[in-house]
Amino acid sequence: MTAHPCLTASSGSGRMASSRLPILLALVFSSFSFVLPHSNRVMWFQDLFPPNVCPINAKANTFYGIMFDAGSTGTRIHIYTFVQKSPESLPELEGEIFESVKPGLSAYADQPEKGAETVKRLLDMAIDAVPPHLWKKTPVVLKATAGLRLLSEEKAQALLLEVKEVFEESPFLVPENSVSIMDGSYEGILAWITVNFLTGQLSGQNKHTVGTLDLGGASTQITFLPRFEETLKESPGDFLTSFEMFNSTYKLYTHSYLGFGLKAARLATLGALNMEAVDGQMFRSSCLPKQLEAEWHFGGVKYRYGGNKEGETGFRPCYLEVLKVVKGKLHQPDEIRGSSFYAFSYYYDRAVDTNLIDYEQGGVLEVRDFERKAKEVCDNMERYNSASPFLCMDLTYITALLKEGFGFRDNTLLQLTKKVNNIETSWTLGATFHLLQSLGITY
Ligand SMILES: O=c1ccn([C@@H]2O[C@H](COP(=O)(O)OP(=O)(O)O)[C@@H](O)[C@H]2O)c(=O)[nH]1
Ligand SMILES: [Ca+2]
Repeated sequence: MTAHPCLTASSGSGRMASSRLPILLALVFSSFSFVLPHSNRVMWFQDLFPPNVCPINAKANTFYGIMFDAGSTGTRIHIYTFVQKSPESLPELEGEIFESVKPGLSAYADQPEKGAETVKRLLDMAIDAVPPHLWKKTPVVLKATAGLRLLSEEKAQALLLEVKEVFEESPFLVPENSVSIMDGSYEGILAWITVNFLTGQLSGQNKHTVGTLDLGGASTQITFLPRFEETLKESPGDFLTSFEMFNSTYKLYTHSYLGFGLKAARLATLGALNMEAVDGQMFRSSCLPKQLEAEWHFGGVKYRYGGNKEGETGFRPCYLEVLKVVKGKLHQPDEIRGSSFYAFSYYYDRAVDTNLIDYEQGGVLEVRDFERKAKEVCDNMERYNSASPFLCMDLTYITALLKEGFGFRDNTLLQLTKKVNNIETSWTLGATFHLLQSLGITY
């Protein structure tokens, strides 16, 4: 983790170095509107802030929101800055400070204090980023996702309690319920709000919203606005959620599949997911290099895994193995087959790892591009042995999840995106809108 660059500034020059949800959720955002960050604003990057984000230059009409994403593979802080230029105008999203640490909180299942310490280290960044006179007005919230959902209630609560203490000891505004495990349905909806807000689909007349696909470590989400009556009729009731935002009502299709994140899928493929005791047992797969034998830690458990020493390896047997994990397990709404979707998180990371897209730019892929890459990697594992030993399994799982899980076509387009206007495409922005609105924080 790097220190906040504002600290190293020589002056104020500004050049700083599963419980199921009820069918209808009333998420009312209508009184809260935000203006998009200007795309022509000076570009700034993770470690370089625009002058008005640093405290020394903070204006009276700047306000902040701090949202923690306690994911299964890491914990991240998002410090959003908003500016209200005049009392009549809507607040504008000005920028975001983002930092992350690994592993995630669930890796500290047996050491909750140590887990909370990782949150404290990130929160110290916010102390530097937010001007002291705004600390008391700046809310801080942490929402945990699938990693904590998979822990026992007791272990998860112990972690959340320690984090709550860290928040209480901080100078920030700690709302009620500031530390919680987020329901998977919110995760999808809030990410959908973020992406559609950042791409300008929630404002103006010509709204053409885009669906979103998030592939985390332990769970995966699909969310879109159905266009056809059929989809509404044929979807299970708890896959549909209504909410009001920016003076419009949206009825979204969303579902979070727990245990279908990339890392949980590795365990499922190996036959090790949800096992009571793994006891040094060796889990083998045709998706791994033949001679491989190694150990892997996930969710506080150690797994031994390896290749099929004697048997088959390669794309074909691997696909059959992975198919068992997804086939018939997911709902397939007909209307998505031909639609394009925004995809991020591990879809993005694995596409970058295999040069399908550029890390900075992202790009547009077809579903079949993942399959082509999976074949290339799985059938030539010896050539890819410097990359993760799971690369073949991961790409094959992504292919199977998209095709056999959700039912996408080979030519369905995926817009791989990490940031829009330099803001992370994460559920955290949608969650911050909701938070600020619920607290009535605008000027
Ligand atoms: O702000 C973020 C948060 C997560 N990720 C990606 O999300 C995946 C990990 O998912 P996570 O740890 O959030 O697991 P979950 O709890 O969602 O299953 C990895 O690809 C990360 O790179 C990201 O790109 N930006
Ligand atoms: Ca996530």
